[in-house]
Amino acid sequence: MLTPARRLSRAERGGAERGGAERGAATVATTRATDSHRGVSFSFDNKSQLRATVMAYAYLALAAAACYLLYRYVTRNFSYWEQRNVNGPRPVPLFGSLQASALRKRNIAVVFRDIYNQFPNDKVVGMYRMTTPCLLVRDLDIAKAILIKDFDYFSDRGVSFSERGLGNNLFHADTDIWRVLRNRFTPIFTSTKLKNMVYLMEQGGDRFVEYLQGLCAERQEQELHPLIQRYTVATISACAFGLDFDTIADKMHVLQKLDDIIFSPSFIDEVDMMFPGVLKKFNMDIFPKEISDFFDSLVTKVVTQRNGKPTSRRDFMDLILELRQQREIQGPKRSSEEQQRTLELTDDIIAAQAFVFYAGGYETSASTMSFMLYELARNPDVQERVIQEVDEVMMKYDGKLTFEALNELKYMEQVFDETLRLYPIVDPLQRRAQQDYQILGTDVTVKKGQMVFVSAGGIHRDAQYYPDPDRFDPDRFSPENASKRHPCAYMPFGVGPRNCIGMRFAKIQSRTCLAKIFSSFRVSGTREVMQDVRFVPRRFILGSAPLKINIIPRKL
Ligand code: HEM
Repeated sequence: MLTPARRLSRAERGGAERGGAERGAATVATTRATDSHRGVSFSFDNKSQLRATVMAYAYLALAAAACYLLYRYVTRNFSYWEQRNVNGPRPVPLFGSLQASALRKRNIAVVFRDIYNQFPNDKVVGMYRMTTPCLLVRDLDIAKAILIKDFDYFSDRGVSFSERGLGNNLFHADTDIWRVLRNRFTPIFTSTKLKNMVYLMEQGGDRFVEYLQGLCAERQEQELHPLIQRYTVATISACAFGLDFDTIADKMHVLQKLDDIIFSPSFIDEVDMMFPGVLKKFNMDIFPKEISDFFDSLVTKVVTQRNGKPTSRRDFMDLILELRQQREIQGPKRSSEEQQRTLELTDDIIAAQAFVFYAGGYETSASTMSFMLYELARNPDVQERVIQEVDEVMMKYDGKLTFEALNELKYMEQVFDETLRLYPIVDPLQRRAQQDYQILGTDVTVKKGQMVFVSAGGIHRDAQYYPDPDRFDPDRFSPENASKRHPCAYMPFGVGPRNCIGMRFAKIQSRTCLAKIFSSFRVSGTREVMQDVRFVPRRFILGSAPLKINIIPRKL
């Protein structure tokens, strides 16, 4: 197609083709024509330019309107707390109060702790998880009411996702399924059952010390967290699945990969914050299929190896196989009218619990022990008291770490408690309201479906409960000092019916490992250890950025 400019040059050419005498006039005529054409062409160009400009403005206006609508949409709830006279941090469009954690700049526990600190005079703080209003509870009596006394209003954790695959696990499940699971799995974690597993942990501890001896003969400076993970992965694998320690050494790289997937949050969590319940509604998984495949095949293998029946190992798998023989498990019967909920104990349900015991069982303990060794390296006087206690107990029990021996490591228990005060690994605690609920001593109502948070980290470092809160001082947990405290002033394992089911296991596992380590080694700080710890932002739970300590053989 010819453009106007192109047509114009044809007219010019027509003029130019006329001969001799006409040429001068023709030239003038052509020039005029050209000028007049140029005039036409100008006005034609102006029109199309005008159209283009109008279109550009229209697009701009549309984009601005879309941005405005989007802005209105992602900030639509941001006056929610102001209208109810509840103080809180100024929300950021789209991210609400969680910009730093959503952009993976800070760990979520640290973000909640900072918000806790910003409002020292408020009992509750109004926040937004992305675009959705939620409440942070600062007051201990309110926390107690929500987590313990009025638990029935808050029995969901609000993290449920698809009920397929690993979804029906104890940590993520909503109340109806959770009640049945908790009812049947609690007896697996009693002291008597755990006592039977101490021998597995002790074996793991011995292997670990041998491994450390080999390592330290080459180099004393060691990276802390992966080292301890080796022990916790080995013990949980032995206690949960009956895997033996040599098999695990070969599988460390696979388990490391699983670790990255399980504990690195994907942005699907933020989507669920913006549209609460969307994951469950659309049956979406939060873990990739390779994780469920791994646990499915592990459970199938162990069940087959044991012919579907408990053995003499007395590990978690044996206890679950005992339950499996009943085929169905029941929830608690809470009143004569209430129908007792039952759940078929399928291999999927077993795999989901195996997964949560595994995931809960190694990483939380590994992080706790890493922080503990870090603090002991920085506080040599505390370390001396720990070593002295370990030596005394070991001597009393002829070098055998029995359940009774572990129970006598009282000072070590204080060190463990003080470590989790400073570094609560699973933080914040969270619950979802089952019904509208008026917050104790306030005129604030939490609406059905809204989330409520408690920042253990904020409370644990609050000077009104712990004077000089950043100082590491295990004497805060002497029996006299601990008994004076409010039940919600210390919550590293949560509190109430939905607290950590694995608390006793974690305590035994950590004590065994540390008693073994300090029987043979001391720890001392590297330059990094003398600095304050930095937390990994891209992790669900609280973990330190890589840290090295020196592990020095003791001269016995
Ligand atoms: C030092 C180690 C550990 C810490 C700090 C820890 C902390 C926690 C916390 C804070 C909760 C949430 C409690 C609440 O919402 O009130 C929790 C729940 C849970 N933990 Fe642990 N945990 C540890 C070790 C373990 C171990 C060893 C296991 C399993 C063998 C485990 C399995 C679970 C499970 C299944 C839940 C969900 C309980 C429920 O909803 O009924 N944890 N843990």
